[in-house]
Amino acid sequence: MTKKMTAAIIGGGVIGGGWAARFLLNGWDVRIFDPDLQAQRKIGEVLGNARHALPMLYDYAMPEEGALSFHDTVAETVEGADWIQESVPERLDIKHKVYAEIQSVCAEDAIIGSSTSGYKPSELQQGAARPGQIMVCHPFNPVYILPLIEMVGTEMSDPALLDRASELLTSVGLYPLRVRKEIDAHIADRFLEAVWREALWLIKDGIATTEEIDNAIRYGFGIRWAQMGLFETYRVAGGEAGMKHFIDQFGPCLQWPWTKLMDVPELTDELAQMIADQSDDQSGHLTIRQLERKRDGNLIAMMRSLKQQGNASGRLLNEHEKTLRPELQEGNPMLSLRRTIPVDWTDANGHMNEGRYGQIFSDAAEEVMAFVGADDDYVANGLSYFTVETTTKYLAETHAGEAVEVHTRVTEGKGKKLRCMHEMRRAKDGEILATCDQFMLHVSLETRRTCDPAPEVAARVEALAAAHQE
Ligand SMILES: NC(=O)C1=CN([C@@H]2O[C@H](COP(=O)(O)OP(=O)(O)OC[C@H]3O[C@@H](n4cnc5c(N)ncnc54)[C@H](O)[C@@H]3O)[C@@H](O)[C@H]2O)C=CC1
Ligand SMILES: C[N+](C)(C)CC(=O)CC(=O)[O-]
Repeated sequence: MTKKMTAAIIGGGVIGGGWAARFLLNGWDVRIFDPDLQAQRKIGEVLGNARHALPMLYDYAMPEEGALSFHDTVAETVEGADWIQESVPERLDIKHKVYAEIQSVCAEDAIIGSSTSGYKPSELQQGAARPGQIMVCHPFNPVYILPLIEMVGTEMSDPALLDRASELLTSVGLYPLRVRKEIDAHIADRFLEAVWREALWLIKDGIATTEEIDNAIRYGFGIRWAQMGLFETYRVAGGEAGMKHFIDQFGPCLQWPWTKLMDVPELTDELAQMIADQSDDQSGHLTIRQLERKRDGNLIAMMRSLKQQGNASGRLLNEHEKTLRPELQEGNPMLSLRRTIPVDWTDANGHMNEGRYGQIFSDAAEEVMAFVGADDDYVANGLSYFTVETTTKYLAETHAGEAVEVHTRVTEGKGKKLRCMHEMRRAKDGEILATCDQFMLHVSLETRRTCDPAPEVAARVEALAAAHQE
């Protein structure tokens, strides 16, 4: 049995709440300390969003949620915890004070990660009892969906602890990017700051509004960056001549310069008010929670497309998903699938589109095939089952974010024939949402014609059909 992991979250604001959700929904127990009297309510709302969003990323159910608890002291929160994530305000004095409290109690081999956006790990480690235990683990909002964690240590850091931290982050679906050398604001926030600085100038100089700037990003290079980043995108932009040609052609522009470089526009009250007013015009009709839901749905849908392509963050999702795939257990019926309906499966009627029922029952059938030995290797060796007939009954609606289960009985299993009766149920109340009578025939992928299954597969299919008649 694998050890139950515990995370201690110190500071449960926007980022601490996101970390809590990430760990909790991956089955860890989570303890939280935050002196804010509103912390429980705020974290409850972040968790509500995360519970709706994160499971939609995957095609299998996530682990059972861990236990969540709130504590009155740092000491009680961190005692015995495997991972301690500090997400208090971006002030070095507060962070140092918190580390002193944490290290007076926590295990010496516990990981202390800091969410700091800008401080170098050597600054965080100053004056600490065990400096090597503290490392930067800088996340991106929303932490429960975006996988990047910039990990930064110093020469004081224990390499084994850094490696363990990487492994644990990976196990909860995150992408630890090990930053080679400490630097203010790590890697990504340096870009974000540069872009933000330019955007402030464009507003101050009356060139563009907040909405026009957002449009310039989201209709163009923002989409590109999500799948290829900067350098791969520019390699392609160099045409057949590639990166070298691109640099020769556009490198000189850097000298002109198009940008204001390190100049920062003075954030006068007038400029700040202008930006706030433009932002209100743009999005003031939605609450922050509504905007978060919209953002989460968009992120999930984009990342699921990358998952289907197996690229960028989608590749990471596919890797993590392998750890979520359960072994199908015997039973009558068998629990052949557990998953959450993703946001990109709904239609104009506001419910799951009928085409997606076919996908779910097909996925359930693949689990049954794997169970009888017609697994990926079997198919790779040229034998498989094809569906030749289905009868689906749509009995109740299901919506994005709803957890469903498929229960399957093998109603016929002899020779080339394999027939399954699937029932799709809502996980929370067991209501039957749809049924599917699916008839499959065994085929050779070489001749594309029916043929007898391998004897061991035929025997398992027959045994399963017999067991499911009882
Ligand atoms: N908001 C963002 O977009 C990102 C922020 N970060 C970093 O995460 C950290 C936290 O930032 P946010 O969550 O945005 O701030 P926040 O203001 O939303 O949350 C900070 C929380 O810390 C609590 N707090 C204050 N003193 C504390 C103490 N002594 N012990 C425990 N809790 C205490 C506050 O009550 C508050 O709930 C910062 O270091 C920030 O740079 C990192 C990535 C993104
Ligand atoms: C604005 N910020 C510097 C706090 C942003 C980050 O640190 C990362 C993010 O989520 O954009």
